[in-house]
Amino acid sequence: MGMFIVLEGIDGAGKSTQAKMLAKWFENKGYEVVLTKEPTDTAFGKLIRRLVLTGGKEGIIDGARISKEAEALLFAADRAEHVKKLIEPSLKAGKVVISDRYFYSSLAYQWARGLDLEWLINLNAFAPRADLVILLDLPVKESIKRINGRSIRSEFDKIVELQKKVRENYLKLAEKFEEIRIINALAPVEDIHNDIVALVEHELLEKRE
Ligand SMILES: Nc1ncnc2c1ncn2[C@@H]1O[C@H](COP(=O)(O)OP(=O)(O)OP(=O)(O)O)[C@@H](O)[C@H]1O
Ligand SMILES: Cc1cn([C@H]2C[C@H](O)[C@@H](COP(=O)(O)O)O2)c(=O)[nH]c1=O
Repeated sequence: MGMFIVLEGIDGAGKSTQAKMLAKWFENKGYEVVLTKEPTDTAFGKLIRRLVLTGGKEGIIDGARISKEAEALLFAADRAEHVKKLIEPSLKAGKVVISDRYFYSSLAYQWARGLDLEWLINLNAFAPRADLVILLDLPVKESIKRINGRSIRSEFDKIVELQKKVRENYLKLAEKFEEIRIINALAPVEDIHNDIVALVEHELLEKRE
């Protein structure tokens, strides 16, 4: 059986930067690595980007944005394909799977949007838990600086409020799910990478020896 590692955190926390660095680190050690993300690049992920993430016309049905429930179900459908077609087969083949976001994102974000946490946990119960979740924790002020320019000015306050809730939710989830480990994402890129490697060595590799 392989190893399943997930990177989580608010927008701009540095997940994709660190996921790539970690994948390289494992490859240099001779492991076969699958670097992946959610929403995926499949038709389901593309549908989510069109209906949920771009805020475009297609996400408006009968004059209103699609419901929070429909959003959560779309993320879960994308995840079901991800788990069945890529994550589980790769783990069975002994590979290291590194995912930039997974069901923990649904718990943090869709909970912040007002859905019930237990409902979200049940909806995602089909998805196996990761061996290790690296939560890159960053103050919202810093993440906004990093993603500056991605949002339009009129939505700025709403985005800041949502990101604050999402950050709090992740920290609460870290108390509920023992696989979640918090890393300070304010540090320089190389320092964060070293912290992640130390965590992986201690939590995963040493326990397998
Ligand atoms: N430790 C760091 N210090 C300063 N800047 C960083 C750090 N890590 C990443 N960045 C920069 O911040 C920006 C966002 O990083 P990245 O894309 O890795 O974040 P992300 O969490 O994957 O974002 P998103 O969830 O929005 O896709 C990039 O421009 C990246 O170069
Ligand atoms: C998997 C997942 C994602 N989201 C949100 C979180 C982000 O705002 C976007 C994805 O953007 P990225 O730049 O590709 O990280 O989608 C969510 O709300 N729920 C989820 O399950």
